[in-house]
Amino acid sequence: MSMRDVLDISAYLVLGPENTLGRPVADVAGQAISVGFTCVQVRSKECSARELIACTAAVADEIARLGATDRVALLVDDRLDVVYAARQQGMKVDGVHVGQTDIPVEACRSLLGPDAIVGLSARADEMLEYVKTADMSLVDYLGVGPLHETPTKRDCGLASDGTIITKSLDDLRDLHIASPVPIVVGGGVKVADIPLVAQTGVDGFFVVSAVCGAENPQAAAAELVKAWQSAKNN
Ligand SMILES: Cc1ncc(COP(=O)(O)OP(=O)(O)O)c(N)n1
Ligand SMILES: Cc1ncsc1CCOP(=O)(O)O
Ligand SMILES: [Mg+2]
Repeated sequence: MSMRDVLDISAYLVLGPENTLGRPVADVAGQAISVGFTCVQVRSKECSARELIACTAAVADEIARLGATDRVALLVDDRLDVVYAARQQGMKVDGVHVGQTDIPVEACRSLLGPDAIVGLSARADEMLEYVKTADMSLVDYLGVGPLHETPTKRDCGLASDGTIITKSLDDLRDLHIASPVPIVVGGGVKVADIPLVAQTGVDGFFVVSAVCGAENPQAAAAELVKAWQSAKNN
């Protein structure tokens, strides 16, 4: 069975060295996984390819150390080349997350093979139309946002007139109904958002700052997971 078959995007951590306040990326990822995070994406707009490979290796080792290799998916943002190189070096890296201006999902699937996880985000203002019309057969999930404007990704939801289009809870409900693939929601997500986001029917939340910017990442991650699980169990 591949990670594609058991993919769980309910509690999804996105992080790189620029997010962790000087703390090792693998330590922060490990703290989140140890309290129930189900998916990790290494994302850096600053690292070189070699640095990103090393960072991904450290996270893969941490996932293995926690005995979570078979249940926690490890992805890399944007860098299909990094996933390929990491795999060539023997690392278990499960896939890649790309956006509309990144390398196409066809190339990701073709290079990484049928067992890889390929995540995709679409432009905020076109998302509903996109999920209704695009061929989603190569994609495992959609990353949707922002729920709130976020300094972590200033262009998220940026419209041509310079305003930021955020996703309402109704938008999320509509997307959940229309989408043929699971949806994970991010962008400024905090623990207080979790109950209402969970109630829209979407499959998960993703965060950078709510965990990486916390004084105690493990406690913050635990609170997020607990909020998600109790909302879904009610
Ligand atoms: C889970 C998840 N969803 C959305 C994104 C955003 O990806 P993208 O639009 O390619 O933007 P960058 O992250 O590359 O700035 C994501 N990374 N992860
Ligand atoms: C990577 C990404 N994609 C859409 S918003 C975002 C960043 C979310 O970061 P934060 O949780 O700190 O708002
Ligand atoms: Mg991208």
